[in-house]
Amino acid sequence: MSESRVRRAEIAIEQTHVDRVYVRLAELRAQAEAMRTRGYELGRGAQSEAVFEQASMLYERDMMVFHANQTLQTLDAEYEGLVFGRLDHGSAEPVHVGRLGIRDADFDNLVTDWRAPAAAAFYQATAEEPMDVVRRRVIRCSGQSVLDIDDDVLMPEAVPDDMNVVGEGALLAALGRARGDTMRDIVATIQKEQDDVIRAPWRGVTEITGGPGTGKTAVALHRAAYLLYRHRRQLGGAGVLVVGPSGVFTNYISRVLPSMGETNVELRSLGQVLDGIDATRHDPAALAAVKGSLRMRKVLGKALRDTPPEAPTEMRIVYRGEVLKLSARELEKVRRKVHGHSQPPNRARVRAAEALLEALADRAEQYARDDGRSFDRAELVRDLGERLDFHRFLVVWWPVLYPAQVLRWLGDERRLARAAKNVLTAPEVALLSASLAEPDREWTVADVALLDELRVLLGPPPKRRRGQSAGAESPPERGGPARHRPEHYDEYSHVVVDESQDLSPLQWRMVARRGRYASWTVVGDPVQSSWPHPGEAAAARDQAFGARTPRRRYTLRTNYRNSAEIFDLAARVVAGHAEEDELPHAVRTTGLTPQIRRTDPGNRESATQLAAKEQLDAVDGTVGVICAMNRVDEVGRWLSGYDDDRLRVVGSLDSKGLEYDAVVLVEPSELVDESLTGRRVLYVALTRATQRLTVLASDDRWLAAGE
Ligand SMILES: Nc1ncnc2c1ncn2[C@@H]1O[C@H](COP(=O)(O)OP(=O)(O)OP(=O)(O)O)[C@@H](O)[C@H]1O
Repeated sequence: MSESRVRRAEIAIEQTHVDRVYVRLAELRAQAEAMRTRGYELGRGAQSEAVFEQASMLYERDMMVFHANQTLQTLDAEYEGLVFGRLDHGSAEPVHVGRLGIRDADFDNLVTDWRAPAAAAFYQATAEEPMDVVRRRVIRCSGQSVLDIDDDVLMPEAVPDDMNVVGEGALLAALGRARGDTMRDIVATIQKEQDDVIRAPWRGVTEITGGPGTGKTAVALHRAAYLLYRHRRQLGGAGVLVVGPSGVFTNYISRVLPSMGETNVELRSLGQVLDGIDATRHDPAALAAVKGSLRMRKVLGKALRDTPPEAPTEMRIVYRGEVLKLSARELEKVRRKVHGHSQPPNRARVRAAEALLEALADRAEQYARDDGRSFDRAELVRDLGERLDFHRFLVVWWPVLYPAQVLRWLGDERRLARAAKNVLTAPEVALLSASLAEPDREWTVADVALLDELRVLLGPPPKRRRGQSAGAESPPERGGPARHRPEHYDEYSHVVVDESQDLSPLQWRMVARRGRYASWTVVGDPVQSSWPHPGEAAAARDQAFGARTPRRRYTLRTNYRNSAEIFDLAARVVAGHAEEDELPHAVRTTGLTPQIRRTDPGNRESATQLAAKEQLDAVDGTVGVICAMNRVDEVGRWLSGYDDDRLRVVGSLDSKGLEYDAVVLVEPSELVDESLTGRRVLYVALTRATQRLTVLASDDRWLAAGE
């Protein structure tokens, strides 16, 4: 039989099995629908019953409806590509592997869940250690139709005469396919070195390092899905937090987890970790370096002890016909005394009232002594403590403080200089205060960690009435991501940090607060780092992990994203900033070398338009135009005439973690110049393309390796 006829025959065999699976899926769906309907009927009956029975019936109804809805949701989410693999063992029946475990009415296995131990051989078996797998088959479906199959023979000597083998390389076929807007799951083609990481034990800290395109993100997300499946009891209730570098990135990966049926996972970018804020703007590198530094903790701690800008500078209150007065200096003394107890200011309001009353009593006692009168101290404290004018003074003198408000105070350079004395340099103070001085400016990503630090240092504001938010702002300025948990929830059972090489020390502290009881999966590549002080960040990271054990580390070494031709250029540019073994090995060749075009600043716009057009014509999937952060708007305008939703304009820092079929990189030397770790940022930008890369450069500085 010819190769294509064998393939057709094998596809037909798989189609028969896939058809059975979808028939069963329809039955399970119908059962879940029926259960939901029964649940609702139970609820209706409850109205006429006695109270106790009514309550238990309503509970039962809720549980039935809840479970039925969950089942329906899972079945629907996994519908596409439900079956994707098959294992033929020496003697036993074949095992079909898929996104869900499904049994027929007799409880026989139709599909084994990819996370179940019985499916592990699908990922773990190799020719050296075949685990009794003779043939491994990847099945590619669209809807209910089998499109293609690809086989791997692991035990050639055991292949029976009637076993056919077709195709070559499901992985390479998957890698060659066009990229869309969102990351695809890799569940059908997970490689063994990746599977080892996905299935690593859940406790402690699991670190995943590896160069660009080695699948670190894909692996971390599949690990989250695996852990929730295998350890649902330990991890399911509190949930998993996944932190990524940017909103663009979290959108890009957002489809991977729901398509694996995981709803217990919360995705947040670093600009969204604090409830109520969704920051997307980046500060210039030097400013971000100051804002992320641990030194800012000291500055903030001191700033919140300073007199609030609107606080009255004198107190006058009449008591029994006598005016009791406290001067600015005396009030400051009282303030210092209250802060001396190191209580967060919002928790110290009672103490502040007491200290103020004591100071007033001292004053009254002194007057009484001068006049030779008797004086009842307790009576004064009680009387004044109940007076409205005393409380009116107190709320402005010791107001409830909100993180946003205190951070904005530091836009006043003199105030910041007081708080930063001996901690920041004068140029740093000038830079920081200028950035915080604009009253209407949006928060930047680096500000969010400062606000979160302040939230903790200030202590919680008094409880608000229902329906009001008590986020970082007063009143809240922007809506945050949809929230299903209490605000500032910090009891996640597992935290995944992606692009971890870029977290500043303060960002580590912010994320650590959300994982106080969690185990961690931490993903990163030091060579792609844009944070200039790796030692300080590493110390903050170690502090975040605390005494958690064990700590295991995996390194992924194969670059699945870039063609070898593209990665060669990237590796050349970063040489001197990376050890040889920190660079991955790119497996695919396309024969397309990256194009480097010399452009004059005068024709940059037309050159960009031309290159973008060429790339859109050349690939089926997405085209990314990457430029320096401060050029994004301009390049966006140049390309505004292109009506093609495959085209994206993205700044260097926002390109982290993303990928496109083709990339146009505009003025690479500007990427090197804009950042304190410019060459590493350039390396990130050069490793975003899967197939084609055009670089538009008006000089050669970016090519000079090892600078
Ligand atoms: N086993 C696999 N099968 C199919 N595709 C894969 C596999 N592993 C990785 N890929 C693909 O390779 C690309 C890179 O993966 P991913 O983004 O997870 O890499 P990364 O290591 O996080 O990269 P970076 O450090 O550049 O962000 C993605 O398109 C991913 O789908």
